[in-house]
Amino acid sequence: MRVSIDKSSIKGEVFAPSSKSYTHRAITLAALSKESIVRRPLISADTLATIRASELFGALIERMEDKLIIHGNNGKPKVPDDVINAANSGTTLRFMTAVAALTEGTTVLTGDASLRTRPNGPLLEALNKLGVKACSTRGNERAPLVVKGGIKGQEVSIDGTISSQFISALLIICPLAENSTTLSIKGQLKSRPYIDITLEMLELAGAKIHTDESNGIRFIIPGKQKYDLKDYIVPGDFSSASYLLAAAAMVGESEVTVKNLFPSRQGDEVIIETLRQMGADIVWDKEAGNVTVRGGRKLKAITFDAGATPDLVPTIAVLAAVAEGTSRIENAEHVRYKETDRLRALATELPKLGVDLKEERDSLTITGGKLKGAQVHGWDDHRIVMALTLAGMVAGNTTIDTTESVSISYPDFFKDMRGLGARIKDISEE
Ligand SMILES: O=C(O)C1=C[C@@H](OP(=O)(O)O)[C@@H](O)[C@H](O)C1
Ligand SMILES: C=C(OP(=O)(O)O)C(=O)O
Repeated sequence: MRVSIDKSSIKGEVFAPSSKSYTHRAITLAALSKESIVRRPLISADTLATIRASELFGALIERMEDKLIIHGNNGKPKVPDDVINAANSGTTLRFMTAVAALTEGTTVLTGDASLRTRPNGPLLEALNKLGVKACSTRGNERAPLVVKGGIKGQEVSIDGTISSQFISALLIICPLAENSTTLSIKGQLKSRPYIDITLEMLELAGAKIHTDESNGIRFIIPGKQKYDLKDYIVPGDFSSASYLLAAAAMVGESEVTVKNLFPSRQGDEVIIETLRQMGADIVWDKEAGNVTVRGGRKLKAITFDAGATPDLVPTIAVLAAVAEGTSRIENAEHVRYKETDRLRALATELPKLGVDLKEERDSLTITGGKLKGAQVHGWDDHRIVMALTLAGMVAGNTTIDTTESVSISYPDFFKDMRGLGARIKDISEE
């Protein structure tokens, strides 16, 4: 799909879509419990991949209006009778590779062309130390992966510099192993808030995990536990909301309230403080869960450390592109291991819109200025497409391709933006 975008201001109220990260965890843990309800799940291409995988591991999932009723496998996933296809979802691939370690047989996992380029080495290595046989069919740590179950708890360490999903994946399965596990993190841990989300969800499901941060980070995980997620309501997604909030801040005459944004452990909440630091007029009513942004103020450059919040990088990059002065997005090397190498994607597309940008291994330096309309490529990456849409709303006269990729995390993105008055047209047929 291709869209054209004209200069647009946006006005009105919109309900933030449900959190992708919480939805993945809720489904995965419910599938490992007996009977649970997951209310307000995000239904998107990525979470559908987690639903399908959980079904292959023996859960029965009833999809009703705004809730899932999940009859789980009670911690004993069955050997899947088909290949697990995680499609475009890194979270699904990493979580399900770990779940496969709990089965008494062999599982094959794969994904689309993008997912098959993404690294899994630290997870495979840790699983092998835990008594599982896990490898890439190509011997290069990329999917397709083959996992032969048989996890035994023990001491294991894992690299934290590439993806927190490896650690979340092990935290999800180790409580169900026969013996206790001690999991230590090596290197500077990235994307920490996602581990906190995992720990929060595990605690809700009744798991006991002790975190020891006295000398590095260590998780002490007793084995032989059981999960019971019971009845869980998924909160709103701050990463998805970041596009709405940033759009309102970037274009004058805008006034938008995004609802369903209550405080949670999502690191991407920091988008609110970042917009404030950049000079935006933004108010968060935490009790009501409403964030209101009024456009029209000149934004100022910032330095943004992306270590904990990689998914905000495309949003911050387009904000920097219109801000006064030179911004730096630092500590961002892990952003290269997503659906695309997002630093490369931004460094390729933003200059087409007239942006002055310098790319280094782990940073982007962006000097804000006037944007000009252009034909840009969305890289089949939902976050690149959504971020470029905001730039298009400022520049006008812009087209973006591969826009169907918004279905990964925010299927109603264009509908919501149009509902707020954005001038976006589907030109796939033209
Ligand atoms: O666990 C999660 O839900 C996620 C963790 C992050 O990945 P990394 O830990 O690989 O940075 C994030 O980028 C991704 O969108 C969702
Ligand atoms: C990187 C992302 O997700 P995943 O790792 O699950 O593919 C994302 O949503 O930006």
